[in-house]
Amino acid sequence: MLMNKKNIYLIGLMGAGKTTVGRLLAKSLSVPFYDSDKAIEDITGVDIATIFEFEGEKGFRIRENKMIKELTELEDIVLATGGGVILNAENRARLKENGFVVYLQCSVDRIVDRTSRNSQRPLLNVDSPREKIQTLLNERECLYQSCADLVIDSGQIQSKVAVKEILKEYMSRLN
Ligand SMILES: Nc1ncnc2c1ncn2[C@@H]1O[C@H](COP(=O)(O)OP(=O)(O)OP(=O)(O)O)[C@@H](O)[C@H]1O
Ligand SMILES: O=C(O)C1=C[C@@H](O)[C@@H](O)[C@H](O)C1
Ligand SMILES: [Mg+2]
Repeated sequence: MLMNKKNIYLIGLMGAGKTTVGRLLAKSLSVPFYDSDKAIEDITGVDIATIFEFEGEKGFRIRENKMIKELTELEDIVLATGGGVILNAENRARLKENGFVVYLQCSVDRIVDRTSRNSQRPLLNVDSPREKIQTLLNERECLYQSCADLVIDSGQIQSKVAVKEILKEYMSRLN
């Protein structure tokens, strides 16, 4: 089915490669790259972990919802979203309506591996990050799938290969 949506939005769990792949994609397309987590950090002047500490996950989700509203009003961009963006129905609707949504799917093992090198992710500062990641995936897989125009297995391939696959599918569906 052909589409006239020009934006590309990346969704998926922490460590799936949204920021890495998103940057490369934007560079290939010569369009601006945005990362909703980074945009929230820039506007608040503190990191995501600090927002969780002072406002809880609930406060962060309100900020994330506002930011997604702003970012989905932009045209011709690549956007990497926060891992939990799909929890909010309004976010899901906005993403689906305004962009080509790519779900970067990744196994629990690979995510454990990729997220183990830094502790900047408040939801994973728990005794068993593996269990938490498995729970998040169980809760979210269906929502990621329901939002996605394309699913890419980003766990098994290099970022640049993921970029190539996304571009091929995106180009073939453009009006
Ligand atoms: N395809 C890939 N192959 C190997 N390593 C990768 C790949 N994609 C990302 N990585 C590495 O995995 C780590 C997490 O990637 P990245 O920060 O892009 O994920 P993210 O989806 O943006 O996560 P978050 O939701 O926490 O922001 C980084 O160290 C990155 O270099
Ligand atoms: O998966 C999540 O719920 C999150 C992922 C990160 O990108 C951040 O948005 C935040 O740490 C929450
Ligand atoms: Mg990221």
